[in-house]
Amino acid sequence: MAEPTTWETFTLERPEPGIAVVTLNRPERMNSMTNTMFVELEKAALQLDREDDLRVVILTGAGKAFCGGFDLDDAEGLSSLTPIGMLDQQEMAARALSAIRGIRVPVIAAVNGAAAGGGLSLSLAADIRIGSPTARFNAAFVRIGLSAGDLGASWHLTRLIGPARAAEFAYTGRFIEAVEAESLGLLNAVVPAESLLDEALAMARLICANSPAGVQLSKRALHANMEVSSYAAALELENRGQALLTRGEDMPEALAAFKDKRSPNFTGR
Ligand SMILES: CCCCCCCCCCCCC/C=C/C(=O)SCCNC(=O)CCNC(=O)[C@H](O)C(C)(C)COP(=O)(O)OP(=O)(O)OC[C@H]1O[C@@H](n2cnc3c(N)ncnc32)[C@H](O)[C@@H]1OP(=O)(O)O
Repeated sequence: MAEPTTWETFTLERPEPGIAVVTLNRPERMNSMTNTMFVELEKAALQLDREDDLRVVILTGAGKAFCGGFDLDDAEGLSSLTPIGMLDQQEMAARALSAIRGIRVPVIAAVNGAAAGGGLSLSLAADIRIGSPTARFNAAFVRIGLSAGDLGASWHLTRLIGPARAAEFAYTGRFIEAVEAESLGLLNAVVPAESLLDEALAMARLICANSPAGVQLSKRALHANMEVSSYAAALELENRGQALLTRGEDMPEALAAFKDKRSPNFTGR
């Protein structure tokens, strides 16, 4: 099992086999995003995606915020960039979030506080969000002259909470507090702050008990089906995934375990 590692902008811990916990670690700046954080997050996500024994990633923040979005203290420094330089900056940030979203195993965001602007986008890059009562979301972009079409926020929000609610959220820049976020589906659950990580770990353990390939191909199907244009295309993709899984070792093992009335021993092969 890989050892915990400390990066400049977050910590990466391994509380138990199959589970990695990434904790953004700039609490004094509300875990706001810097270029270093983008570069490190992308690198860590790509490394995690290659770990065969990884089953779940939990993403959370140190201190009172999940992530305050782009570090506005860094923003000034961007004004000297050319338009292409600015595009490079934006695309670098987008690559980091795309790498997190693209990790083959489920990513659970344990939203411990404010997820503002790019912090909202980061929480949306996770497959599942569990929040503390202080979890709060806002598309801060319009408040500082940017668009909510940022780091995937417009893509996720319209699919997650519906176009009209996404519009209200994006155009007003208002906060959505935890209870409302849960009612909208922005949060899967709201749990006491002191048990947020434990709840995320408990969900991670449930996922770890299942067929790794089954879970990973489920994620692939769910993600792809947010993109495919037809039911037939979705079925085609699902059929391929199932056909692959029936050729593996986990399904026969699951069937044998069911007959033997025992827990299956999944290997992911
Ligand atoms: C005009 C800028 C344009 C530049 C952007 C272009 C960049 C393109 C390349 C990269 C792509 C990134 C895309 C992402 C974009 C965004 O994220 S835009 C949105 C940026 N974020 C915000 O606007 C949110 C600002 N913060 C807040 O709304 C609140 O702080 C909070 C997060 C909701 C927390 O509130 P609260 O608990 O009340 O704490 P505060 O007292 O407000 O803050 C505590 C201290 O933390 C500092 N801080 C908070 N957020 C940031 C931040 N984003 N950057 C830097 N510092 C932040 C805050 O200043 C306080 O500091 P002190 O006063 O020193 O204690």
